[in-house]
Amino acid sequence: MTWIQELVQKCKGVGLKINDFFFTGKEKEKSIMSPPQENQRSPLGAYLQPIGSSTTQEKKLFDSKPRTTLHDINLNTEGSMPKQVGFNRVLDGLKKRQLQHDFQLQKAAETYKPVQNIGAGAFGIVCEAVETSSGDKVAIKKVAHASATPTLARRTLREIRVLRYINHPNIVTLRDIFRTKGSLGIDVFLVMDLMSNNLHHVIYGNDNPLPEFIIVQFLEQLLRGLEYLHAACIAHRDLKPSNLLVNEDGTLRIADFGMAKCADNSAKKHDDEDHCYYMTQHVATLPYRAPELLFVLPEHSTAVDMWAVGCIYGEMILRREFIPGRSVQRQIVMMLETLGQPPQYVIDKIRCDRTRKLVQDYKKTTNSEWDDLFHCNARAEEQLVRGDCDAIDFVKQLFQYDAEKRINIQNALRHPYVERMIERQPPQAKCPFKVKRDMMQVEDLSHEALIDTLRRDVRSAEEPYAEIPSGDSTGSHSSGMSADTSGDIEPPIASHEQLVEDVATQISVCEPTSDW
Ligand SMILES: Nc1ncnc2c1ncn2[C@@H]1O[C@H](COP(=O)(O)OP(=O)(O)OP(=O)(O)O)[C@@H](O)[C@H]1O
Repeated sequence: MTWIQELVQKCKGVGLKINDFFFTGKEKEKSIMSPPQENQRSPLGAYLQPIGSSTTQEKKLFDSKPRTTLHDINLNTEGSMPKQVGFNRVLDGLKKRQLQHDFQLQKAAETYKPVQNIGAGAFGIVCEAVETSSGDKVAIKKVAHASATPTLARRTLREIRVLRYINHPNIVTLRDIFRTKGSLGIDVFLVMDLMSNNLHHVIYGNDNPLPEFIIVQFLEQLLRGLEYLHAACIAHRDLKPSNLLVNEDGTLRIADFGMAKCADNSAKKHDDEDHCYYMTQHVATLPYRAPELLFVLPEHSTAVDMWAVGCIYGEMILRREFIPGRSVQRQIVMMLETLGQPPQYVIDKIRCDRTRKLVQDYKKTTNSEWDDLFHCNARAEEQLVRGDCDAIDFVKQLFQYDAEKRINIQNALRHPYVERMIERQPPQAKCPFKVKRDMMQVEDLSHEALIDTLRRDVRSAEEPYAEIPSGDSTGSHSSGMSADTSGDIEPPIASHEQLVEDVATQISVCEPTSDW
């Protein structure tokens, strides 16, 4: 009998369904009405269950701890996606009108029919759509005003250039790209395979914490996706649960590559202090931000992703953010409270006097052990890290203050904890070199060059869709890439100064720098 059959039998015996791990009926209803808000931080502990809240039924189920694949499971991940629930006709009508307004696809409308809005981030809005020729459900991410500022243009190009040649089971699949003429320059649309939810909603969609075998499966897929990217020196730099998309069968795919960067150490270093300050302050959402970014240290690389892996792993276990700061200063303080002071040589490298003083003067009041840091009341006796030397060593190595000492992806996959929990896999195919080359080109382009490149890389949807030639100037395979042979010269784009103000509000949503 396979583990899944065993588990299903156990579930039947205690009157639970496998989907109960993810959404109880009441919670599901609740989450449809008001999906968990990524940006709304509850007070610490608000996510925790009272001690002993696990029922005997659940305990029995957790006892089984199967450790094979997730792929036979039908995860109920639909519950918390924002949906048109039909309780209010007027609201439905408004939603439809908003969808039509947001997704004016011009000639591409013959190919894709938008169905409903399903997500929004600081830079993009995402809708579910149907590809008319195949009937496939797809997700379309619209990056509005993609050419308006260098930041937006670079973000969009990074995302396109990482994803266009990549084909990996744990990285979101880009099917097509096109652009339209928007009110502020170019709007870019990325067509991806539709996923049913993201990890944030899966973690918070149920009152119960995720069982260990599910956590391990998600961790494995995250590490595999990163192994592929890091081997090409590509750092994601914005890993967080809402950027990890999840399907009912338990597949996890890394998404949102707007901050991704080729972190090749041989690549040109930006020594300019202002540049460093700017870059480090705009990378990674606060609770997942590595110390080298918080301390504005001169270099950062793929190690920032490994720190985020630790934070995500902790969040899956604890059902709350591991270090939930809401401002840069608070994040530093909470990090010190959680993990203690960094070694003196790390403190000495901090160039900002105010930050160095804050870190230097910090006096730890409590002495938390790793066991305590990963203690989740709602798990009762089922603590995942407590007493497990391998697990403790694994998290310890992910949370190394010194980025150079932090465990890298190869060693993480070879770590005794991971080896024990995850089946060894044959080496995976390499990320094509051209991805790395394309990424590096984007970093040094001026605003004008970024706009030109966007026009060259992404075809216009103002021409009949089928007649646009495939292949970009560098011989791309993707149908969305095109040399701009259509000759359509767009009207001059508004000046940078004019546009910065318009997009500033949008950008500031995820760049909380003013407080520090
Ligand atoms: N392929 C997809 N299938 C299903 N949902 C998706 C897909 N891509 C994105 N989403 C949803 O849309 C949300 C926003 O997408 P995304 O994170 O790419 O936008 P963003 O503006 O770049 O976000 P951020 O604020 O993190 O920078 C995601 O959290 C996810 O819930």
